[in-house]
Amino acid sequence: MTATASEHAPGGPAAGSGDTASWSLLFGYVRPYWRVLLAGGALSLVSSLAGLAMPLLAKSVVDAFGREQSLAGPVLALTAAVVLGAGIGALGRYVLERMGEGIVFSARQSLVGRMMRLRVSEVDRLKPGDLLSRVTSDTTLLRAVFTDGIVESVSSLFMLVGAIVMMAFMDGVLLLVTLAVLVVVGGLVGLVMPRIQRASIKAQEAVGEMGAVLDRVLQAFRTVKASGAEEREIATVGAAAREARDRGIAVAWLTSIVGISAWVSAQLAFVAVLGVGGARVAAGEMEVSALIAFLLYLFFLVAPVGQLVQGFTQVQSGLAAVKRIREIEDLPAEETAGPVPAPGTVPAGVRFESVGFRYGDDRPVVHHDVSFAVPAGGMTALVGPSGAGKSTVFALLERFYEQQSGRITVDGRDIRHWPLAELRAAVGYVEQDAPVLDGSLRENLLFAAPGVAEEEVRRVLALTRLEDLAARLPEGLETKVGHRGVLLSGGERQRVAIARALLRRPRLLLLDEATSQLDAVNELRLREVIAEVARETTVLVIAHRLSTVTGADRIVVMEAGRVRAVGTHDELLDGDDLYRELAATQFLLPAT
Ligand SMILES: Nc1ncnc2c1ncn2[C@@H]1O[C@H](COP(=O)(O)OP(=O)(O)OP(=O)(O)O)[C@@H](O)[C@H]1O
Repeated sequence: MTATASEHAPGGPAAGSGDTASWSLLFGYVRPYWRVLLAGGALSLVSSLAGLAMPLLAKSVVDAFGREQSLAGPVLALTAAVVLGAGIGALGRYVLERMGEGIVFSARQSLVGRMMRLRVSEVDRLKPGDLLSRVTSDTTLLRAVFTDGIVESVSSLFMLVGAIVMMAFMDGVLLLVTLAVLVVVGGLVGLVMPRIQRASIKAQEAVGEMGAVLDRVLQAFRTVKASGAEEREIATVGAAAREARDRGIAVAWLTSIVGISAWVSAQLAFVAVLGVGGARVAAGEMEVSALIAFLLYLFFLVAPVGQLVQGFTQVQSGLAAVKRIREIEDLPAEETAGPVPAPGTVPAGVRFESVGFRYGDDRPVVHHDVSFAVPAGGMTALVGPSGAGKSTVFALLERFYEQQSGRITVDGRDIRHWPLAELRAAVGYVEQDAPVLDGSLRENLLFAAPGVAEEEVRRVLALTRLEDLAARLPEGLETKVGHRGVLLSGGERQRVAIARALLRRPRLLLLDEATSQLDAVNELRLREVIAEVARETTVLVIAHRLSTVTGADRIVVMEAGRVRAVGTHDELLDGDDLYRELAATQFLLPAT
């Protein structure tokens, strides 16, 4: 399955749009729990029924009192209704809350699964902090949609209708007074609800933005400190937090308007019913017990109306969250990986045939008609000035992006026709910054090939000159190399990354050499490692130091997105001005 088209870019859907799609996503999350939902809903309804019975039971107590009958029966029935109603209500609440957690879990799982399969080009456009907030914060809003939102609303509606029916049964005139008030509340709620959804989206966006700002600071923590920029960054994060607060206040303002209006209306209704009812009792048109029961129903009405308003508000915030979640779910993703056959051990050859590429329609062209061939086995180097498009060659080979024109083949087969997982299993990739993941050295080494035998690990450790490191670390391979590998030097980090890639037994190793200067010992080691690896697989290395590649089988010189020359070190020194200049500036030649 390949990409689905993006409906809209994250960050900018029209509020209120695509409600149907949001609902269908929401129901997708709740589908596995429909039995629980029904059970929780039924328990809530039973509890509401017990609540509805209470004013009638209270009336029977008053009537029994007035008629000097025994109070035991009615009081017992009232007590039973209270206790059972409360117990069943609490159970229903627990069942629904449990389900809410389940829904949040499903949403998070689905979102993380989607995120991992997003295309690199999509992730480039997103802010990691915002992405994080969608998984952690937006999903929590889904919890309340079904519990406080839908189920409470349905049982409140049930209570409301039940109370109205009972009120009609008691006194039609008083009911009309009550309904007039309810219509006013309903109109107001209908007016404010869409605003609440829009305000909720903005509030969640503000939280996302704050995450993004925080992430930026933490990513460059040392630079922030070294630049003495703490105060400025505190202010930037503070401004984002303030924005989140203001947006949150806007939501609170709207919800409290709705809430207070509902409350005031109920009080008004109460006073009106008391006045009109009192007059009717005085005129002998109504019994006192009926007025008491009516007032109790009115009193009961306040809670469901409040819950209904609260429920609608929860649904609006939930829908706002679903919209932000959907933006990620709708982004183009890579095909899902099936079982990957072992890549084999035969070195692979690569060809670029008239490749044209740019990172986006509005971006400059990075590759103009790039063509070169890398035969299977041995070492090929890519050299050229910064920005020439060397790392982009690797990004295209890994299919992080797709070229707009031309063809790239591995083993003579267009990489677009390779199953993605198979291609990536055949190609080992060592990034320029060679990240070390939080965990032990062993976890880092086995990251790409968890099941590898111990002897293979030892072989690769020897090949990558890491035996000394493993022996030196206090707990050997089990030593935590820490967040971002702070315990390892630049050279060690790079060799760990090479070992990680090699343990997957790639048929082609892409090595983006780090730009940071390695010391002479580490540089020599790296050169030895590359030469040795090139004996068992094809190595394509981006070299920022020509000293690394003087012994390469062939060197491809790139400049401004074009291949300008191909040859060995000696051939290029003779035949290519740019290469000669690069060699001269790197002290491999006396400057001419
Ligand atoms: N993810 C990206 N999105 C947009 N533009 C990019 C991206 N990566 C690289 N570029 C642009 O593409 C051009 C080529 O970059 P590339 O990294 O391929 O060059 P390079 O030759 O490897 O440079 P260096 O030696 O400095 O690593 C540069 O102008 C760069 O700004």
